[in-house]
Amino acid sequence: MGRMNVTVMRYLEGDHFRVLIAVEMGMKNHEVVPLALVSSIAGIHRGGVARTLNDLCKHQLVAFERSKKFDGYRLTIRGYDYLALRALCSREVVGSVGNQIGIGKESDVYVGGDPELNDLCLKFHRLGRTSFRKIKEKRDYHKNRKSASWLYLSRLAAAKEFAFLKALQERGFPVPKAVDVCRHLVVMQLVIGQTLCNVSTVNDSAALYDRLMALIIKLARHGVIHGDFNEFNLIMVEDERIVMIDFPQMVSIDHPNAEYYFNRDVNCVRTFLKRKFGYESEDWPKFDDIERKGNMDVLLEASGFTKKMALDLNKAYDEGDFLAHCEQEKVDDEVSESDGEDDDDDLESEEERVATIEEEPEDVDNEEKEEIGKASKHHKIVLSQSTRFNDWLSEATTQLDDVRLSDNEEEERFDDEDVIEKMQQHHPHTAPQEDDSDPNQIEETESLEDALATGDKLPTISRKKKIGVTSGTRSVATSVATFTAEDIKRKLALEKKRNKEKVRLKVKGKQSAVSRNRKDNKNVISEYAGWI
Ligand SMILES: Nc1ncnc2c1ncn2[C@@H]1O[C@H](COP(=O)(O)OP(=O)(O)OP(=O)(O)O)[C@@H](O)[C@H]1O
Repeated sequence: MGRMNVTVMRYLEGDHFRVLIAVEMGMKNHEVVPLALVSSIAGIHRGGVARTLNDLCKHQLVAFERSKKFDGYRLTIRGYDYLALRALCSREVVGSVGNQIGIGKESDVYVGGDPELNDLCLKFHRLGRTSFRKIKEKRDYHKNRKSASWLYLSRLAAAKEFAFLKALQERGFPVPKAVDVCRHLVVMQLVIGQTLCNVSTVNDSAALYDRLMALIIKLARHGVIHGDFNEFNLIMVEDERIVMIDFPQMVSIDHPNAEYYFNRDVNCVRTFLKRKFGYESEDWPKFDDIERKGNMDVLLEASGFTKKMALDLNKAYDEGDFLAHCEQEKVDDEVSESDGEDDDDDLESEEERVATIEEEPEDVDNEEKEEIGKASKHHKIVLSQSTRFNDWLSEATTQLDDVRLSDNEEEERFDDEDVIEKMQQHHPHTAPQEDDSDPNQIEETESLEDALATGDKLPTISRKKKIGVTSGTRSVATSVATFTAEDIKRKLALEKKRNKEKVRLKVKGKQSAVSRNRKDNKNVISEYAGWI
């Protein structure tokens, strides 16, 4: 067991802690916190935050991570320890940190000292530290600003321990004196003694047995059951007196499994004394004989440690399910979502919404295109039924036959590909004025335009081929050039309008996403008041 390295702390400035707190706050609903969010929570510009985060990364107080959705920073255990220590230092509760004296499944215990150098015990809760990676695999984003599991559970464990320590101490139970709590760190009196598991001999095992059983009964009379009353959580001090140091699973005597927990505690003591000191007694307390005289369980709940908190914590302890509260929250979220509440806070669905909004212009375009396509097809059908086009065609063919006679060689070099290319270019300047007088030609122009708009080139090509082959190239050039300036203007205006709509819709989507994010961040900041 080593020593906690707190030397870096003296070199950290206000901004470092400000940014560290911003990351912590961001982690209430993000597994990794993006730079932009850290910057907005800390109220420091991005450049400054980036520099500070670099320093913090160097000292392993935060870690940079790339996840599926975000690149960002997460608070490390060390960073969280520093935050708690800094807060307690500024409250003048803690003045120094010494050696590690205990390491449990769910905590690290250090010797500490107050500013006057009196000994203290610093217990850092680490509930869920082994499993918080799993949370990341499962979910990058914590829905509806629910906490990161290990931060939340460790804080709960510390809050519970502190509340219980105080309550037990007030009722005269032999527990270390509770000094203060901050985040996941409980500061209490340092007990000088040995855990019962390390005690090899006792002067009076019967007295020890009685003392232990009396403790179990006294707890039950006050309305609580320890739930983990064993040699690892009991310290023997002077005169073979016992001090209870750990009660993570303490439950109310009204708990459905209260009798089971009570009997388990009693049996633990009996087995231990028999095994270690060879002491056995015919007499042991029975659950039904307990007469309730106090209501510590109710008072504890009233002290702020709610049933929900207790439930989350018990699930983590009993079932080893460090994600149980997240699952519950997920169910809650789904229920509230189905009720139509709080939709705006959900970033995942928000992202989907943003994506949908950004896709909208495309959708609109496709619909428009479909409509235009349908209209042009209809137009073509009408045209094909009309005799005007056929009349014009035969007339034009005759005219072209006449014109070909006077055409020069160069004009004849136009082939079908040139025609198609020209048609697709919609060159406005090639529109000759000579066609204005022919209403039939206008009809053809529209049909060509429609065909081009729908991408329906083949009929046009075959038509042109016919014209080109039989009547020469001039007429082809003429018909392509029949796009009037008005038509082109109209088309350009339409395109411009559509582009404008596209841009407007995109901006709208992004803007709404930004404002929602801002709202979210604002809520995180306002919620943070009194969180430490
Ligand atoms: N107030 C205290 N004074 C002195 N030593 C303490 C104190 N609290 C805890 N310790 C030491 O730290 C060790 C671990 O403490 P504790 O049992 O509270 O941690 P834990 O994580 O709950 O352990 P586990 O869950 O494995 O029982 C204890 O065995 C004890 O040696």
